[in-house]
Amino acid sequence: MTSTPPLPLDAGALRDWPLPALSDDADKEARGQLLVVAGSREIPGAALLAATAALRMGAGKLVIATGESVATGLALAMPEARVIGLPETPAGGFRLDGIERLEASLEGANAILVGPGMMETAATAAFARGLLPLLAGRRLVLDAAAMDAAMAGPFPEPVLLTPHAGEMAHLTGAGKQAVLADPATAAWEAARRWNAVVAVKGAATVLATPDGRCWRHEGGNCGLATSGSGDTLAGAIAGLCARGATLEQACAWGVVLHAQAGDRLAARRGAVGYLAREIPDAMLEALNAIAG
Ligand SMILES: NC(=O)C1=CN([C@@H]2O[C@H](COP(=O)(O)OP(=O)(O)OC[C@H]3O[C@@H](n4cnc5c(N)ncnc54)[C@H](OP(=O)(O)O)[C@@H]3O)[C@@H](O)[C@H]2O)[C@@H](O)CC1
Ligand SMILES: Nc1ncnc2c1ncn2[C@@H]1O[C@H](COP(=O)(O)OP(=O)(O)O)[C@@H](O)[C@H]1O
Repeated sequence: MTSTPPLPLDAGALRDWPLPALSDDADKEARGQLLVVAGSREIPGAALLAATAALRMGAGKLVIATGESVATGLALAMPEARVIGLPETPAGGFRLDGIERLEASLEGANAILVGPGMMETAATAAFARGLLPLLAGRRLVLDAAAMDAAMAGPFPEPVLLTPHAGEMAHLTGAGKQAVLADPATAAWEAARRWNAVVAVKGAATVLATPDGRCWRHEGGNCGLATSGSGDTLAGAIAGLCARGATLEQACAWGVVLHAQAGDRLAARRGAVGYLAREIPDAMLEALNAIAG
């Protein structure tokens, strides 16, 4: 069991937890700089989805690092980003020596997202682990294959992990049914064990912090259960981190806005069939409705 029952997470809770204010004279650096390490030769679009969501949440400056084989295509599809090509392993992961190419971008970054659409789990986890000594207080969001970095032991400083029940089962060795039966305990135990903020995603999403705080959100609809939906959530959370939100605050806002975006899209297009690429625009509408 969790230490305390999860607190309810909804739009009302967010109004009591306002995002850091942006000054009217902020330039793009002050608006927040984000490095997104994502995409791969079979799934380049994951980087596009995550990066779009980050910009819709107000991040000011964006660098995407992706596989060399798809970097040019991605740069053309995302003119708002600087795109860096990373050397790839034969199986489509990113080689560890590619981290050197990120040094200049890391310097300016407030937040880093690693994982959406990355191939070859072992190489991806090693890449994420290789970034840890360079964090120096920058907020790190790990999603998809990059979450396997947790298997090497606790993080030296808290990072954010966003597993769905299947990924949580894979990471802990528990069964997926056990995670689904009690996601709060799964999130809370993982948060403590890995020194991470952990959001176990699903029809209900539970968020836990290493110091034992826990929230549960119910909302959205099954139209959100669609390829690439999680990439938009991870990108939005990272964008909010770049703007200055803490890991747990960005995650709480991201989860609620993502669900509300699903409800806005379902009202316009029907319960299922809307696309992940439509979620970021609807998240911005939801953000403006809550935050003004
Ligand atoms: N068409 C695509 O593929 C697209 C993919 N995209 C992006 O690619 C990334 C990977 O997505 P995906 O869909 O390939 O991996 P997904 O199913 O999340 O599994 C991840 C891992 O979880 C585990 N696991 C999963 N189910 C389980 C279960 N029932 N019970 C237990 N374990 C289970 C399983 O680990 P294993 O058990 O195999 O070790 C698996 O390896 C992600 O960023 C996604 O958004 C999009 O950008 C668009 C198109
Ligand atoms: N039935 C549902 N009701 C509400 N939200 C859902 C439902 N199913 C999935 N979601 C949300 O959709 C997102 C799916 O993310 P994920 O499983 O990582 O997708 P993908 O890997 O395809 O991008 C999560 O944020 C999850 O909470």
